[in-house]
Amino acid sequence: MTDAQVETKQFQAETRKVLDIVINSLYTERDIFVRELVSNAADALEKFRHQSLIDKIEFDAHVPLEITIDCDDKKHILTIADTGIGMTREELETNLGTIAHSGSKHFFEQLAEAAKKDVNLIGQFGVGFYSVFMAAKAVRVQTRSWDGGDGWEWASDGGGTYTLSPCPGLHRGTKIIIELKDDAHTYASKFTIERIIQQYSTFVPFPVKVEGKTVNTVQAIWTRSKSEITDEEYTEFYKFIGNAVDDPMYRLHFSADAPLAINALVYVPKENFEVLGMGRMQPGVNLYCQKVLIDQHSENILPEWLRFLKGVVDSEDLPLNISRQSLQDNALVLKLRKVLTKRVIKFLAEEAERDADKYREFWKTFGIFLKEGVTSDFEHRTELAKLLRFESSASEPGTMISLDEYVGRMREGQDKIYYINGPSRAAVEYGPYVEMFKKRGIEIFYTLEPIDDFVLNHLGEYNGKKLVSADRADLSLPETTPAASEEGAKESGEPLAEAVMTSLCRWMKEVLGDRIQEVKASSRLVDSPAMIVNVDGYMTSSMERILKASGQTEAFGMGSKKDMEINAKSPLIKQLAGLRESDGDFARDVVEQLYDNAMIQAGLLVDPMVMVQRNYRILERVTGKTAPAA
Ligand SMILES: Nc1ncnc2c1ncn2[C@@H]1O[C@H](COP(=O)(O)OP(=O)(O)OP(=O)(O)O)[C@@H](O)[C@H]1O
Repeated sequence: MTDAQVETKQFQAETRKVLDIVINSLYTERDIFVRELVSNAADALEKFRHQSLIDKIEFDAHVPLEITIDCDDKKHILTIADTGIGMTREELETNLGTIAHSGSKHFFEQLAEAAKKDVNLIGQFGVGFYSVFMAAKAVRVQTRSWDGGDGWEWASDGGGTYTLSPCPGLHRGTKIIIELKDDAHTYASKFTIERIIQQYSTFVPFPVKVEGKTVNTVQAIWTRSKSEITDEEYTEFYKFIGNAVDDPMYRLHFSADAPLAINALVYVPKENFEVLGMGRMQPGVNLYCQKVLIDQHSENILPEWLRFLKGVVDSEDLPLNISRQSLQDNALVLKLRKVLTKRVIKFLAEEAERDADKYREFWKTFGIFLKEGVTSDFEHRTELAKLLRFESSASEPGTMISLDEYVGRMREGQDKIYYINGPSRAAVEYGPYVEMFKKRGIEIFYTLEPIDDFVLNHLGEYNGKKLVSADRADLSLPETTPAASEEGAKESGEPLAEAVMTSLCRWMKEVLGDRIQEVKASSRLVDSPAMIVNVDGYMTSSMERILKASGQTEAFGMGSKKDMEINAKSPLIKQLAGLRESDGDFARDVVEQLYDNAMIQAGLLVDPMVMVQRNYRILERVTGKTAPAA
């Protein structure tokens, strides 16, 4: 080959950064680079198998589908070759010169962070191939595509550049020739490689030959009967399919013949990588037909909100030569998706019943996905609602209960399910919204995540009972028993007369202007002097909190409209009625402060500077430094 044929290229900037992380921070668990390369080889073989079902392939049609590994422990060279789909020159350049993800600074920071924490996490970022530089001084990738075009060689030492040059005489597939670093010579030992294959790649569905000997057992575990499979085998398979090192939290292995022939083996992992800050997960379940991979990380086989599951679904009813594009609207695939989703939901409901504590752990980690399901998957919304868990006024702090439990102990005459959103249990319990619930002994859900309000709003009702937020303006609670209300009246003393209240409300509305739609006498405040409530049809306080936090204020064109309720029995309100007459300016300050306090209790923002100034005025007044206005 002449020098003129060798082209030197720069890695994309992001790729260089990834290489830098791989080379400099990932020293532990080096073994995984072998797993990454073997799994790339297996993917390439799967892709070829799939292609050959769709197209009639002439070139190298009879080359067997396999992975061969050679170890040269004299020259310290490890070679991993497959007879898979291969790569064209353009594919080589895109696949091994750039990173598929849109590279942002944040992404690389996350990657570096993940690399420090747990080397297994790098698989989640798709830096698979580059992990070879943990052990390699120099790497050559020789490849020829299934279409029979020219062969090419990619070579790099993991620095800033790589070369591309023609490579004649290759068969279909890819060969990776790795010159090992001085401290990584062990990877040219047949024993090391055999051990790693046994550990990580036993389930690769093609023969893996080390020095001519097949070292893996090629099997499709999901087609075997449950009673024949040990827990260890299940866990090993999970690690293989999920690229994981932990044990799964749950596993579901089931077969069905009607309405479709299905063999499915799916797992719930222990960790939620999205919560760990690693961006959106890709779906983790692969679709097979008669043990042939049809769609890896399938987006079609389960709804998006179930993307945290890992595993395999095999249905022999699907046509083998179905193309990936046509999966999306294939009637059989849609049916399969329906059956699977229902089965997974049923499984989770059974697990919740069987071991409630374990289910709570699951809920803490993956509940967010089920909430996403409630808001996005209309078809399964009602079934999914059974799986929701929240704290409530009747639950122990930190313990969550189901909607069924709530409904099971609803009071006579109660036909609604109540909830209130807040930043913490303490904030909710000391807030004004739950006072009447406590007094009347009506249970109320405490929804402590900002998104919860949105979820319950979407759900709308459960078991025919409306779900109602306690900060709504038009809330009417079931009547209390006469004994309870008498006791309440005794505690709080005489309320302000109705006429005084009406006039006070009107005046307070004048003071507050457009910030409030109406000031009203409250029928449900017990101790607190005032609270902010949401007018039906407008944005709720928790929606407003979410939008403000994300920098959007005028979303959905809904705007926000609030009422303020005041408590006619509260000493502060009673005194305010008098103060209004004797010291109007001071009374105005008190109204403003009442409003700000109520806003804060609703979790909404107020202007801190204005509030602090006013607060000082009030303090000066009560400490007697300012004489009352004449
Ligand atoms: N042996 C191979 N044969 C054909 N193509 C390959 C081979 N190895 C890698 N590739 C191509 O290079 C791409 C990049 O590989 P890399 O391992 O970095 O990421 P990935 O396989 O897409 O993601 P991950 O390893 O995280 O699953 C692959 O998607 C594939 O297209």
